[in-house]
Amino acid sequence: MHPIVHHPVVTKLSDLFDNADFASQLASTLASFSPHDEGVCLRIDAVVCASNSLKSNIPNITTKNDKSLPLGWLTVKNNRNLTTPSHVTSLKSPASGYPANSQSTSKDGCDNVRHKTVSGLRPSKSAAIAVTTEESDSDPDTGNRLRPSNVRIEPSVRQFHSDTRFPQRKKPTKDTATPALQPSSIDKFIAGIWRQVHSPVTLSVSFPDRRPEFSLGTGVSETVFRAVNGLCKKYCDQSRSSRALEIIVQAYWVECYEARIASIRLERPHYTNAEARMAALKEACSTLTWHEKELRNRMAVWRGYKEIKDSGGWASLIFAGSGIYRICKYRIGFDNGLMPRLRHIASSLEVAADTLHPGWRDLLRIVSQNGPCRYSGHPHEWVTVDTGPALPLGTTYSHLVLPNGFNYQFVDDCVIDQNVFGGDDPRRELGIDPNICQLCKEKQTDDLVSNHCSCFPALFGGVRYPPPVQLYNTTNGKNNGVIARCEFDRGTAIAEFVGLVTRGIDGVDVMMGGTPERPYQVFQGQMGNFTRFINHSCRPNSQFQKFYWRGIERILVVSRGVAAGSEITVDYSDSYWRKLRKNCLCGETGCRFANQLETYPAT
Ligand SMILES: C[S@@+](CC[C@H](N)C(=O)[O-])C[C@H]1O[C@@H](n2cnc3c(N)ncnc32)[C@H](O)[C@@H]1O
Repeated sequence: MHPIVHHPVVTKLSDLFDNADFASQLASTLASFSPHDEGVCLRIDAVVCASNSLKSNIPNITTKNDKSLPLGWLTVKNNRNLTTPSHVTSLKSPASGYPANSQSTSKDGCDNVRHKTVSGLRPSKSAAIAVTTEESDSDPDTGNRLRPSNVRIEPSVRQFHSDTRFPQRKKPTKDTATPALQPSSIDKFIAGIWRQVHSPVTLSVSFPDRRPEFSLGTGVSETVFRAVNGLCKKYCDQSRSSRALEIIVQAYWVECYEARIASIRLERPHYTNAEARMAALKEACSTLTWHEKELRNRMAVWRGYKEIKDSGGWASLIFAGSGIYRICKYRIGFDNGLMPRLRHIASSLEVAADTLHPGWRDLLRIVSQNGPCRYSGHPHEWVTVDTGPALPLGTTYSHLVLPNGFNYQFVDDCVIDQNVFGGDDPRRELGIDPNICQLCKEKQTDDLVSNHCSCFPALFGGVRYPPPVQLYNTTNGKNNGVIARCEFDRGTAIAEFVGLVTRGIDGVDVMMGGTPERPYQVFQGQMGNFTRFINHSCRPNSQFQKFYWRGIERILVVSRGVAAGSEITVDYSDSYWRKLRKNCLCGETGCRFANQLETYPAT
């Protein structure tokens, strides 16, 4: 087949005019020529005609000026290389432009055409298939020009090209046939990585002086693994602290930004508010080295941080965790009660933060907002109140006439009354194997690694956290109660009933334990834990339950399904209420002791 048939220009032309038959028609026309015939050339002309003649598809087009405009030509040299004229202006001169044998085409008007100054096809405004450029293109293999310099055919297939024109944004069309595919989360994630890599962020690290010797190849000893775990914890803590600092600064930035706008308006009174905002934004961008759009995007999230801080206090911001970014980015719940709820828990949150994380306010030094710790001591030495700051526990019993005031010592484990039991623990059950759980029959040990009993891991044989509960003022005549700050799933332990393990106490609240042969009491009059403040309900969400841990009887408060934010309640039992001269205030429809005083009037 003649090489012209495969010339890129031929391919482009057939693509350009969507004429797949062009190459085959050309091939059959060229069949009579020898492939190595140097005299063969393909001349490409253009004819101007009326558009209606095209629409009507009339084969013999009548034009106003039926002259063809020569565009260029292709020929074969040395049986190998395809060539085009070096420049379209060569078409002006028959001697320098067309090959000798093309002169023979003069009878169809070519002679005249050659004398015209034509620089190529004019770009069609409607189809925009060809555009004028400053540069000329060449065959990448041969270096020969493929077409006149100031005409560039829009690439149809794999072509590298650059454009010096400012890219116009595509106007959205309503009748787009196929909807555009949105980038996937993975695409966005990867694009995010690329953006980060190309951002002006400054990363720096400082390593600890002594690092564990990593030896994956030779095996990891317990010591090395412990060291790696320590390293992991250390840097988790550090990155959480850094993240908290970042959020603090960003929330504070919003306050400074607003204050700066006010200052700019004072400095430049002729500025409108919008101009002052713009000026402050530019000042920020110049230091942050961010584009204005980037800062605006971030600012939207930072405003969310500030709003959360304004409602829930700095503690709500610092202990919010990484989910806060998403909450603020999409303003989840901002118009749906988030802020009132944060306002509601603000002081309770501060109690927990101050008592469980006494150093948390140090982080606020970064923006000079650190104040003194408001709530010190044990977390349950404070009674939280819906309407204001928490109260010291003792003050909530001022209505009782107590000679020495209200004194309660918080302890984590039962204290054995040695005056009664000497060195014995009356809770020890002698007839059972202390190493086997009576419930699950698995091995029980205080060593987390070798313990297999997972009946109540929050209390025994697992990692222990401070229970997410607080004392609160019930405001309905029960005085204090215990509120769950997080959900407790049904069957999970909330706490052990802890107090003085003794015997022979009468007339006050005690928990009975042991057996009829070996009884004991747990008395919470002077010491114990928060279970001392759990109120009764005739429809309780928790219950007392006995459990043996390592052969010792424990009395647990186990959840029947406690929702976050609800009061933890147990059933004190009929025998308890028979001795209490008070009406039950649980408010349940089936309350058994609501009219107790009328039934058993005080004697
Ligand atoms: C172990 S204390 C519970 C904590 C107590 N509310 C407080 O402020 O110290 C038990 C006492 O709380 C009160 N109480 C508990 N549940 C109650 C209820 N459902 N109705 C009325 N009083 C209740 C009773 O006075 C009861 O004797």
